Parts: sequence; C-alpha cells; structure tokens
Amino acid sequence: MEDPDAVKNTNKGHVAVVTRRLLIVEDDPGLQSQMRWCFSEDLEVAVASDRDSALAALRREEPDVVTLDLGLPPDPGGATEGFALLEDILRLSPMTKVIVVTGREDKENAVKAIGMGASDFYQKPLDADILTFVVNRAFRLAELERENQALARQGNGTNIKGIVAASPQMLGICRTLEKVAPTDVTTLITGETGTGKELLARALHDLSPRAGKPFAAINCAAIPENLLESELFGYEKGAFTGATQSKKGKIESANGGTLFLDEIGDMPMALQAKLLRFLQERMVDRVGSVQPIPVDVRVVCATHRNVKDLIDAGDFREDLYYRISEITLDVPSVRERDGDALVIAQSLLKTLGKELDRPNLSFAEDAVNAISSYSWPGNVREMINKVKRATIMADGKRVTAEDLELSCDGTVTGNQLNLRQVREIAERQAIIQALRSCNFNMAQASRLLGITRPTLYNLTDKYRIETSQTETGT
Ligand SMILES: Nc1ncnc2c1ncn2[C@@H]1O[C@H](COP(=O)(O)OP(=O)(O)OP(=O)(O)O)[C@@H](O)[C@H]1O
Repeated sequence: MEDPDAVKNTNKGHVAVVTRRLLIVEDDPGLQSQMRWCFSEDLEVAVASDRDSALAALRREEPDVVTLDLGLPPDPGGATEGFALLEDILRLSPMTKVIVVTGREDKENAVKAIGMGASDFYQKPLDADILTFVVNRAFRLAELERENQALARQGNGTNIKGIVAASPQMLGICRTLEKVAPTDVTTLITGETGTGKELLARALHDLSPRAGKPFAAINCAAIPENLLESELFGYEKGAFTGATQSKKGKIESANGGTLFLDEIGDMPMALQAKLLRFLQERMVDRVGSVQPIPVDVRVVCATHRNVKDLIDAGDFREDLYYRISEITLDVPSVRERDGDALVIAQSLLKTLGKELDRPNLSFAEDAVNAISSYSWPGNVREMINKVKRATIMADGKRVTAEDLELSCDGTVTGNQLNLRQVREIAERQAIIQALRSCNFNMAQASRLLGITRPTLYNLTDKYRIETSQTETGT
C-alpha cells in the first residue's frame, strides 16, 4: 500500500527516460508542494514528512538523492530527528546523496551534517534555481560514483588477485582455476606469449593449501642445457668442476609448495626423461648423488608452444605430456577475449598512472577504438609497454591513439616487429572491414576482397576472426 506521506509524483510524459529519483523530506506542506513543483518535470519525486515515512520511501523508491529538512517532528524546532534520519539513511543506503536543508542562520548544523556524511547543504528560504542546481549536482555525483563502481567491477570480474578480466572466455578460465587450485593435480597452462600464464600459475599456488610455502619458478628456455639439470635437480659437492659445495635445485627448494616449469616445451629430451622419473617417483636425484631425496611439490607447467606438434616432431615425450597435463588451461589471446583489451588497458592506465605520478588520465575516443581493434600479438605484456609509453607521452589528461603508437583503426604506427607482422595486421584489418561492410556475408566479402570463399575461410581461421555479426573478433 502507498504511504500517504510519501507520494510518488511521476511525470508520465518522461516515464520512459526518467530514472532519477528524488526523495523530499519536509514537514511543511507548503514547502513540500513548492519543492515538488521545482522538480516534477525532470524527476521521479517522492515526498515524506517524518522519519518513518521517509525510511519507508527510501526502501521503496531507492532514491539517488534525498533533500532532508533537519527540523522534523517531534522536534520541528531542533535538529535531533533530522540527524537521526540522516544517520539511518547513510547506514541503510550509503550511496544515496543527502542534501540537508537548514534554516537561514543554521551554519553549525549544516557543517555537522556534512561531517556526518551528507553530501551538501541548502539554506532556506527556498530559491528554485539554487535548489535545482544543488540537487542536479548531487545526481551527477551519484551517477559518477555508480559509473566508477561499474568500471571497477568490470575492471576485475575475477576474484583472482592481479588478473583483470571481463570476457566470458577468461572468466571461464578463472572459474576452472579456482576449482583446480585446491587440488594437487599437475596442470599445464598453454597460450601465446604474454597472455598471463605465469600469473595464472601463481594464482594456482596462492589459492591452494600450499600458499604459505615456496613458489619456485624456472624458465626451461632461458637456461643453457648443460646448466638446466643442476638448476632443477641440484648437485653434490664434487659432482663437476666448480661444484665446491652441495646445492639444492629448484625442485627441492619448492618443497611443500609449487614448482613452476615455464616453457616446458623447450626442455631438452634428456632432461625430459629425468623429469618424468621425478614426477612418477617424487624423488630428486641431485647431480653426482646416489641418494634420492623425497620432495613434495605440486607441479605447474606452461608453454607457448603447441605440445602436440612437438610430440609429432619427436621433440617432446608423449608420456611426459600426459603426466604434466592432468588438467590443461588453454589461455586465449587478448584478441580472442571479447572486450578484455579495453578493460585491461583501463586498469593498466590506472595503475601505471599512479606509479608514474600521472593520475586521472583517461583514453580519448580514438585510443578506445584503437585498443579494441588492434590485434595485440604480444598480448598483455605488449599492452603494458604501450600503456606505459602513453602514460609518459600524453600531453593532457587524455591518452590518444598516437600516444599508444596505434592508429585509430588499430594498426601500429611505429615500432613494428617486422614486415610480416605489419602485413598480417593490415590483412586482418581489411578482412574485418570487408566482413562488416557486407554484413558478414562471406560470399560478398570474398568478392570485395578479390579472393575466393575458401581463401577467406582460411584467413578468418588463421586470424581467428569471428564470422558472425555478434562477435567480430576484433
Ligand atoms: N589478465 C591480466 N590482468 C592483468 N595483468 C595481466 C593479465 N594477464 C597478464 N598480465 C600481466 O602481463 C604480463 C605478462 O604476463 P605473464 O608473464 O604471466 O605472461 P606469460 O603468458 O607467462 O608470458 P610468457 O609466455 O612470455 O612467459 C605480466 O606483467 C602480468 O602481470
């Protein structure tokens, strides 16, 4: 049932567009109708004349802004009831902007109300222009706060520290990761360079019962073959020239925790056999030792290479592959994630802006377009470099596509890796444009591009371009 003291006044002509809701808390019927008259054109207005009806209206209408007369019954001459209501409102609905309305000389209570969390104050007598201005400002503030919250939510749709994601593809990976983390299964993370494989490996560790124990990482591609064995397995004193003392390897130093073998696809064949033995027996044979040492580690591996191809080429042991891939997380490239590029770029701009003492930067429209359409071959790592550069180079508060060294259509304007990359980026862009202009009709697009339909299918596969209208793959 409608509360008689909290009358909703909706301007029907604007119903479809008006979503701004104002609650006027005022016990004087004359002022009530004057105030309602000020706003009824643009807003949904509810009116309440005491604390109870105001709280009922707050619950029912969820107003963004409340004007609150501090002198309410049973203390119309004082401010106790008004302050009590202010406290209630801010407790029940902290995002609501409360403008306190005080008497002409009542500066003290106005200051007190602001100190308690009111967003603004307004002094009687009523002046329609000033009141409208103050109320509109409060609505704008509420809107900005809501937008900020939405952005923050978008900015990190995952509960995993450090991982910014909003795309269904990446959120799916994060959900799987959260399920896998508490177990001890050996996990293989695959994906292009810079997609966040190491970040996910750390998250697997941080979300596991091993979190308090060491996380030891080794990059199998970065260490010369002759040193990799002793780095991994350790060695005994005198095992080789220069081994003046025994030393633990990475596997032993991860005891109790997680061992992260990055670029496992680059591990030499001879070592693959020794690693397989370790995974089967969970005992480490230090170089030069005959006494195996038991080690308890969870193993996570990563590679940017296609392991099945490596197996076919005879460069990777199939039995080791099955051992390390009890679960596989296939991390999509940034260009395959719907909407992630912009969300990650926004988040990077915020963090790097703070780090480089250039807060409050935002992307100009051409930068937003460029970020969304560029193919990001180096994935998030490339994005970090570009956003860092742009943070330093931006002239004003707006970061442009040029600051990112991208053109508005997402092609690179400088620092291309090589001619092949430039050609591929241009080719991908031309295909996307042709598809869009033909409403994703493959036959028409292939004619426009002067190629056959099968060639167009091959190219859309190669560049992972979605061939439906809903997802353009850009
Ligand atoms: N989703 C993400 N949100 C925020 N930062 C990310 C994300 N993914 C990756 N990064 C950052 O990008 C950089 C590269 O990530 P990482 O080293 O994990 O990638 P990688 O796939 O292991 O790369 P490589 O194959 O080259 O070793 C890191 O600084 C990481 O923190």
